[in-house]
Amino acid sequence: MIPPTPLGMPDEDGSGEIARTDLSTPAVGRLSLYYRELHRLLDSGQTSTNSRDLAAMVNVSAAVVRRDLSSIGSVGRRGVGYDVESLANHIGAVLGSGVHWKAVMIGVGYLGNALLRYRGFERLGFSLAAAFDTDPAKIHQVVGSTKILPMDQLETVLREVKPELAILTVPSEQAKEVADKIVGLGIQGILNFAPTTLRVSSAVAVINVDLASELQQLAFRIQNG
Ligand SMILES: NC(=O)c1ccc[n+]([C@@H]2O[C@H](COP(=O)([O-])OP(=O)(O)OC[C@H]3O[C@@H](n4cnc5c(N)ncnc54)[C@H](O)[C@@H]3O)[C@@H](O)[C@H]2O)c1
Repeated sequence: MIPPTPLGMPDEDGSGEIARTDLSTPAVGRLSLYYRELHRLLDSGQTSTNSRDLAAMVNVSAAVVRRDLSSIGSVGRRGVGYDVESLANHIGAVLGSGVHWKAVMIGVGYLGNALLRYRGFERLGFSLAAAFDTDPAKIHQVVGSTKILPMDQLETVLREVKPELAILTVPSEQAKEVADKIVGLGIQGILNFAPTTLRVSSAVAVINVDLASELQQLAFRIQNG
C-alpha cells in the first residue's frame, strides 16, 4: 500500500498542511460529502465554488463548510471561493483517497452481490481484491470484476494480497467468527453490514452499516418533526 500522507505533514505539492488527526466523525462524514460533490462539479467542468454553494449541496450551513474546510487548512479566497480541483485533492488526501486501499468481501449473497457490482468504490481508491463465500455454487463466479473464492483460501489470499479492509456481508450468526478470523489475518478495518455488534481488538476500526436502523431514525424524525 502507498502509505497515506501523515496527518499534520505538508501535502504532496507542498502547498499547505494536511492538518488534523482529531476531526470528529460527523466532520469526516461531511468532508466525504464535499469530496463527492466536488467531483461532480469537476465532471461538469466547473472549476471554482464557494462555501454557500457547497453548503447547499450537502444541506449544511455555509459557516459549517468554512469551519470544516479551515480545520483541514483550506481557506477560500474572498470573492473567488475555492478551486474545485485543488480542494477535492486536498480533502481526498486528508481522507486517505488517492491512497490505494485493498478490500475483500466475505459473504456474497444478495447484498454482497449488489455491492460487488457497484463501481463507485474504485474512484475513491478502493479495490475489491477478492470475495469469499462458503456456498460451493458461488465459488469461482465473477461478480463485477471480483472472483468469489472458497473460505479455505482466505488465509493464503489475505497473507499474499494483504488487504487492509474487509466488507462483512455474512449472516449475523456467522459475523463474529468471521471477524475474529480476518482480524487474526491482519485486516485493519471492517465495514460490517451484519446486524450485530462486533467485539474486536480496539486496534481494528469497525464501521457498522445498518439501513434498518437508519430507517428507524428517519421514521422517528418524521414522527417527531
Ligand atoms: N446493513 C444493512 O443495511 C443490511 C441490509 C441488508 C442485509 N444486511 C445483512 O447483510 C448480511 C447479508 O445479507 P444478504 O441478504 O446478502 O444475505 P444472504 O443470505 O443472501 O447472503 C449471505 C452470504 O454469506 C455466505 N456465508 C454464510 N456463512 C458464511 C461464512 N461463514 N463465511 C463466508 N460466507 C458465508 C452465504 O453463503 C451467502 O452467500 C446479513 O447479515 C443481513 O442481515 C444488512
